[in-house]
Amino acid sequence: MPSHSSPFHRAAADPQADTRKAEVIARLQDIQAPTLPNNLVNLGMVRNLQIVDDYVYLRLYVGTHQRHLQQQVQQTLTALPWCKKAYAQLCTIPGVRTTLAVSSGKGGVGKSTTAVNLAAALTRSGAKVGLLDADIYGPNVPHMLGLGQSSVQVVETDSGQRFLPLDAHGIKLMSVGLLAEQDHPLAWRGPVMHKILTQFLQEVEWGDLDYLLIDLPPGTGDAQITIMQESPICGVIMVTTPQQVAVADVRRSVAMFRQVGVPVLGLVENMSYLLCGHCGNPTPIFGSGGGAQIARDLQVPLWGQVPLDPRICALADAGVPLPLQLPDASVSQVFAQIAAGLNGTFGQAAMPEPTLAAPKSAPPGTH
Ligand SMILES: Nc1ncnc2c1ncn2[C@@H]1O[C@H](COP(=O)(O)OP(=O)(O)OP(=O)(O)O)[C@@H](O)[C@H]1O
Repeated sequence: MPSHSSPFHRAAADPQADTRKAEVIARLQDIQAPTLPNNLVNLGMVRNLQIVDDYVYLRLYVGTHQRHLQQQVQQTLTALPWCKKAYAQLCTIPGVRTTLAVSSGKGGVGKSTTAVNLAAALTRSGAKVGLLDADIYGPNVPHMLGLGQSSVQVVETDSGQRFLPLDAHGIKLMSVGLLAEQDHPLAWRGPVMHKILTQFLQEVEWGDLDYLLIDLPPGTGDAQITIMQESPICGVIMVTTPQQVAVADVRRSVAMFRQVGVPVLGLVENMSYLLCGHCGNPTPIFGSGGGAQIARDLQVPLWGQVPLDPRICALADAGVPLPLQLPDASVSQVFAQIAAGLNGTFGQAAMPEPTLAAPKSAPPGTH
């Protein structure tokens, strides 16, 4: 893990600096995030904290409706007896209230499927949703939403040129795949990849969104760290399969997120079981217990168990998310429950009453 990934930059051993840093963190822990049941530090909103002489510098990653926190943070820290001035650099995606990442320890477990189905379930619940497909290794979300052949438009705005997201079934979409030629591998080198991902995070004209879901590449590489560091992600949703061998990969990913200071909000176990067409009993094709074990070990709530359903593949090929086409299917019910839990936690304004009960382990905002 590169040293720059730490949320709280570590200088050489200096007892006074360490004491001051602890004081700053303690003050910030007293500031509660509006709409979320936790403080700014635990929610990963404070990063790159540095204390130079009697000055405090930090980055504040917030939703667009939380901009007032900048002043609150600066005032709180400037009140420390030794602090001459505190500078909180505001990092936000214009128009976006809540940014969440969807991640997995390894490829092929259904991360993009989860991102697309959750985006659809949130849209059905009345939320305005954007989906950023940042999976540079396999950007297949446009195809899953029926936009495989589309091209990205650039518009002139007051703040310069911006990418215009596409619209699919009411979900706003931007994907690294839309920049690539068909059948052409995305073999971007480090600096180019960093620039493209940063552009995608900062230069898309999303408009007003309740949620921006970011479909991360699988694993724990440079791309993931770039996205986590450059965006106001307030939590990660981890996707896994029930296989015990997936546990180690998930553990590594969760450790990375915690190291960059972003909380893992919950776990979705995908391909949990197949409902027998004859007797209706669940059959655990890919083993069982993996999700529950990771949830226990890492103290992350298990939000849902998504069954294997061949209609997921068929509808992904047809470009329609299952919750929009078949809202009563059990897969759709799982995503509707997760969406209801997220709406309850993130307190979206003007949200209609959820039609389904909240999941047993509702997203707590943080662990
Ligand atoms: N619950 C499910 N039932 C049936 N098929 C599924 C289910 N979840 C995912 N799939 C299928 O499994 C394949 C892999 O899913 P997906 O592309 O979402 O995985 P991924 O983790 O995003 O992969 P990668 O990291 O390689 O992009 C797809 O063909 C998808 O349609």
